[in-house]
Amino acid sequence: MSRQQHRTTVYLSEKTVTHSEKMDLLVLPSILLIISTVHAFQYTELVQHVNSHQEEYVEALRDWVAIESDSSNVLKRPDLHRMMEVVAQKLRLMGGAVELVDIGEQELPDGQTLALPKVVTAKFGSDPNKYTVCIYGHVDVQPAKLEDGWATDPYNLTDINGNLYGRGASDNKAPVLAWIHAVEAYQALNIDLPVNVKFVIEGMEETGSNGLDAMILAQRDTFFTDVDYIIISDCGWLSRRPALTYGTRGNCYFYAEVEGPKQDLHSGVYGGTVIEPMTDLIGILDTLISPSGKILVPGIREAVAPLSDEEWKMYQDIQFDIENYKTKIGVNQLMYSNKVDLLAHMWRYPTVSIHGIEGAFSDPGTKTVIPAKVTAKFSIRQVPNMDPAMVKKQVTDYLHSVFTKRKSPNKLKVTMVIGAKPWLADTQHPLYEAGKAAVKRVFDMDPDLIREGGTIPIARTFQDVTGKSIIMMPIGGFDDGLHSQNEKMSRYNYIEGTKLFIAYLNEVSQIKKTSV
Ligand SMILES: CC(C)C[C@H](N)C(=O)NCC(=O)O
Repeated sequence: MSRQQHRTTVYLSEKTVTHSEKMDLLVLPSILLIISTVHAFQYTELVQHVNSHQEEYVEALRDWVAIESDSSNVLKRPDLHRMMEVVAQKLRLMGGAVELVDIGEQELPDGQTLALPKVVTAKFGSDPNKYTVCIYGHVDVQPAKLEDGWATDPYNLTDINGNLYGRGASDNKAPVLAWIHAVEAYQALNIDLPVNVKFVIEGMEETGSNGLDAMILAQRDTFFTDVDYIIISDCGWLSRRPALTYGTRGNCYFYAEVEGPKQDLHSGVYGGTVIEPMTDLIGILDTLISPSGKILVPGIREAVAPLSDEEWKMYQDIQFDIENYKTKIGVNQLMYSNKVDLLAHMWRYPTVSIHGIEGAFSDPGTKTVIPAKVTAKFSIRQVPNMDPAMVKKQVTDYLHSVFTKRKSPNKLKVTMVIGAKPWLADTQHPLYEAGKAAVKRVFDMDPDLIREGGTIPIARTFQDVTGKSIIMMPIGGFDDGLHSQNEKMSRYNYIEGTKLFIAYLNEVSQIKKTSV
């Protein structure tokens, strides 16, 4: 019950007591009926509003997806700046107190600098008697090209059978819009927001949230001072069942550069005489992880907190269809064959992924070249109790020692470009109880309590700097294809997700004050 609704309840009770000397147990059920009708009426109105505006919501997503806000491509930086302006303007038009916060510059590997996209902050309401929630999201995206194997233009939102395909549709443009539309629905119906709402929307999440840590630290005692809770909706469900997320893995992202001759060479003319940078690079990459998934960098596995019996039991109880998972990603064998091992290695243990090699020949055709300089990109997902600073040293020392044994004349340079810590929440916190109630109201089922194998770099900073509790409330589907070809957001998740956020704001307003 929201504060507003709570006032209604008191009013109804007082009125009944005042006007009826003989109130007895027979009257109570009708009072309760009236009260529940008041709730149902408001929620129903909000839901009707969402249902009748869903085409507009899809159009808004289409406009946002059309902006190629790829934060990893420096050539797309103007699009990213425009994206942040569009977000700010949307929130301004809704009457929010909006700021575009300058977070400085980014230093590029070649030493040049580039302006970071501004962070949009906004504020709706400042009633000291209400909780204040801060909703975090991002509107930058991963790279996408039609030639990567997309069935449709990644920047032209395409509705096929109720799925909205487009880069960034699920990660994270639709969830950000769903939050905005949730606030807009309350406004449109002149229903008081049950909590004050703040937004922090950034444009560098996909590349490690550069500049955002410093901004949060700088605004800890200003923008964040009255924030009670932080809500993040930048992840997905595990199955068709809605979920609440209580943990994310961190990520340490590395470049390993091997440099040899001063320029690329003809492999027929020079092959056999030159110690090739690519051979060195592949050789050292192959020492990072064994074929059975064992990380070979000394010290990494030793740092991982052991899986407790309680966690094991939680994973055991989660419904997870292994065959369905295999079908979804198109493989017939996984690294592990039982559910608990799979979930634990998805969420709870570190892993090494090798993403690509810059400078290597990768076009179609058969170019016979010896690349002069190649840079591998790989990352290691972080879990409690790993420490990115320690991982940086462990990986750098290890790769140099392996490289030294090769006795190669080439030069190796190892750099860590992202060092994001893992995040973990207390599922007993009332934020999660409120989340369960909202899911129950909208989907009429209990949510899965899950962790996330991916990384939301800023989650841990929010927790450490502001000291506030965080909940992750995903609305993405389990098969949305984040970072992949044909990323999508289903209409169902987008629209029902908007209702979930509407319901959640209401549930949060009812958390007992002592629970903050
Ligand atoms: C599923 C992730 C938590 C989604 C997030 N937006 C993301 O992609 N983060 C970067 C990463 O590499 O995990």
